[in-house]
Amino acid sequence: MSTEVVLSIEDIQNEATKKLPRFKREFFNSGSTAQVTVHENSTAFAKYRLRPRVLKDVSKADTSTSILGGKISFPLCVSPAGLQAMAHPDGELATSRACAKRKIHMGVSSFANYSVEEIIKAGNDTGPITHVMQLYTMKDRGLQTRIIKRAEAAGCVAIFLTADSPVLGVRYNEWRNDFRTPDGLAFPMLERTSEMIMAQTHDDGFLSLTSDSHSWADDIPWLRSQTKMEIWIKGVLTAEDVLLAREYGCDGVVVSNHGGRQLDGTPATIDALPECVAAAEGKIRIQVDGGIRTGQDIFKAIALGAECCWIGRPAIWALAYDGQKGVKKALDILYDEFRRCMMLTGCKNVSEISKASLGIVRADGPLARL
Ligand SMILES: Cc1cc2nc3c(=O)[nH]c(=O)nc-3n(C[C@H](O)[C@H](O)[C@H](O)COP(=O)(O)O)c2cc1C
Ligand SMILES: O=C(O)C(=O)c1ccccc1
Repeated sequence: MSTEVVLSIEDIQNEATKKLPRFKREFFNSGSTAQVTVHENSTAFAKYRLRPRVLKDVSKADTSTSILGGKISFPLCVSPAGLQAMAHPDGELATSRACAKRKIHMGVSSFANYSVEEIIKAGNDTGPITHVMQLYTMKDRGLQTRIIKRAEAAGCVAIFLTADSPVLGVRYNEWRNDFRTPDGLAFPMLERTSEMIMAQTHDDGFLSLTSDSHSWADDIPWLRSQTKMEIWIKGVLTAEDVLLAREYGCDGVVVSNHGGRQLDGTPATIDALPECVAAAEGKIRIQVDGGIRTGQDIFKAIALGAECCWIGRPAIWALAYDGQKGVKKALDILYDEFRRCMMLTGCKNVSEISKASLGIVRADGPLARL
């Protein structure tokens, strides 16, 4: 009898590995150049230890929180990631339905294989759900405007402007495998046909659309003039850029290194988070993505001052494993781990998670308080 049981995000990744051909798996999983940052993103959590408080009544522990104007069942959302139909034919539709079932928000990539209208409808047909639209700075402001207007009309509450990608990172896997979008997949937000896309490598296709002449002064006031949605900057890693986001009136930043796919050698996001939270001084909201693989990782990020976390690859692995059911399973695993972590540390609600909940292991010393 088979006793195959999928219990963790690691198990889901292993299942995805069995299903995905190499060129897809490497595209999804890889970071850039030496893979330092993609590796550190998930391993850097390990230096923190949890400081549980015991004998607290956690029978009514409440994992919910409110972000981006809406309540979610726990402080996690699904990051905008392109090409989800390469993991499963239902792609972003399946992700949206699973997010609606688990009652969390979802980011829609500009490189999604379904349109923002279809993705929002799929989610809303399942249950109320909030989406944000990810946007790159682009050469064609007309196209950018059309994406923004469509997202706003469809019901998105925020633009997440990805700021870390004037050019793609150095991705050996894409070059070795001559990575191209598989036949038949569309990018409806970008108004490109499958044939046009197939004719280009990922690198050339990306470059033909996105802009490397972007700047705070040119792009943020322009974006503000185009939409009433919230404006968030995705891909911030320094206090300096948090201060600029404040100066330009942005609503929030996502501390992110693009899952280690852009500039290798940047810090793990959990290590960049504290300086960003300090620079925010509570005046701008801070969220984080990168390397989150367990409920405890979410707990640690919240303890270090993020109001919410996002996951990229775990949702993609889950899609490849079992479509909508797979993504729901991944989200349920993270929800259950996070809830138990809260209860076992004695936290009755998300606002009780604080620096006091963590310690840090330093060489040869006792556990240090933060
Ligand atoms: C396959 C893949 C596609 C992605 N596509 C986008 C994208 O279109 N826009 C974007 O801003 N970020 C994109 N990202 C980055 C994610 O939004 C997120 O920052 C990252 O995946 C988080 O790290 P994690 O995968 O370790 O959770 C992508 C990531 C992956 C793995
Ligand atoms: O590969 C990426 O990291 C990314 O941002 C992207 C962009 C376009 C399509 C698919 C992924």
